[in-house]
Amino acid sequence: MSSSYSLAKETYAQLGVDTEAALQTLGQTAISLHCWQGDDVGGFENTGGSLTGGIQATGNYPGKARTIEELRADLDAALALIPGSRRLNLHAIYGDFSSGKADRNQIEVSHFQSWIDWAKERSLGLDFNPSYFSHPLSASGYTLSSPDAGIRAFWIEHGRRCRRISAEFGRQLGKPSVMNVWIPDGSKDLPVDRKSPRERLEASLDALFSEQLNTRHHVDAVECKLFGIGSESYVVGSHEFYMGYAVSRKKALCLDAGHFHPTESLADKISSTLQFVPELLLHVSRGVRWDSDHVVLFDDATRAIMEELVRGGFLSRTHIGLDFFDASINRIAAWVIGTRNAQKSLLAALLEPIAQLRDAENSGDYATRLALLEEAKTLPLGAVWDEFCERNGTPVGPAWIKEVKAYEASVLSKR
Ligand SMILES: C[C@H](O)[C@H](O)[C@@H](O)C(=O)CO
Ligand SMILES: [Mn+2]
Repeated sequence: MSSSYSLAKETYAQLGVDTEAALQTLGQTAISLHCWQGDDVGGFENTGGSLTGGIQATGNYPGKARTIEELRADLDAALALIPGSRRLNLHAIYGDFSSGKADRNQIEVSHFQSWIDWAKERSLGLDFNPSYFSHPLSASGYTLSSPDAGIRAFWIEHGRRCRRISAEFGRQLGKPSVMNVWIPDGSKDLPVDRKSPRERLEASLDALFSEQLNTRHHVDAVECKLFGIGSESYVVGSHEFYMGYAVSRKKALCLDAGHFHPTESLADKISSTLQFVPELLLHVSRGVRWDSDHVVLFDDATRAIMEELVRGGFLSRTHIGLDFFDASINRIAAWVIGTRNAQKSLLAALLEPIAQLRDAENSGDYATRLALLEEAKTLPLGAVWDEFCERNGTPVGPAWIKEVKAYEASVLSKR
């Protein structure tokens, strides 16, 4: 135990905060790393095809993973620098198609068995996503809500197959897999019929989710969005649509921090939505102007999300995933920065002098509440975070940067 941690422990104890309990909770709270940060949402099904669906990874920093082996090596490099409990979140386009191509309505567990084995060797849980973009049958801008019954049937079958694959992740790895459905459906300009696509989406989702799966292995989640590139005027799967769907079907609701108006607080949505849906999936991200997917910071928005999870006792009903893709910087560094910032934000929340804050609030002493909240910002969080990194055998402070640089020099620069 470092002397700075001992001092920090003492400082927090004087405020009634148990740093050891905070470290334990932090260590048990998994963060799901999104595989798509490693290759700009390319995948291995259609190498060379362009990314569609109104999402974009801007930048062309050298060294992007081009194969499944390269992506796994890069993930290993990132995981070595991230302390605590981690999971891996896969998209369907990241299957192992080395034994032959399979279209989205043909994929099977066999295309993901090598990922399951890979995850098992590392004691990682896996999460999953059907991929409703970068495909000729999503080119019209409509998938599950398409007016074309054949297109809808294709994407329903994709979703059904993905659920079985996800359940198999959960079964083989002994930890439930969260499968998130996000579709890009929407319109660049003003539609005159906003109703029919939503009615078709509801029916498609019901068909997609119709098979009963073991909830110990698989969790369904649905993700809304405000707008995307090319769906500026209308998004079929809006917040109200999926809120209604998740409440009525008892599904997990996915809230992406970059999918709302910039002045809306995702943190404020947590206690309201969890009053009515069983579970949440968070896509921790950072919106900047039109982009919903910048690398996560240790900023007020991320800290507020984690504070809500801790203050409300919501950690056990929330799955925390990341969703950003930055191709303008070293992609492994992006994973490490974003994940460590999500964890650091969670630690800050776990170290709040919550008992004193609640007392102040309950007695109407809002000056003390505000004063304590501000004083808490300069408590020695860094020493506790460093202790966490040390105990988990990961670099302390900025020491991880030179590890990324060394990997860049020896591996990425040769691609
Ligand atoms: C690739 C992801 O599924 C995608 O980012 C989705 O979650 C999203 O947030 C789209 O904007
Ligand atoms: Mn998302």
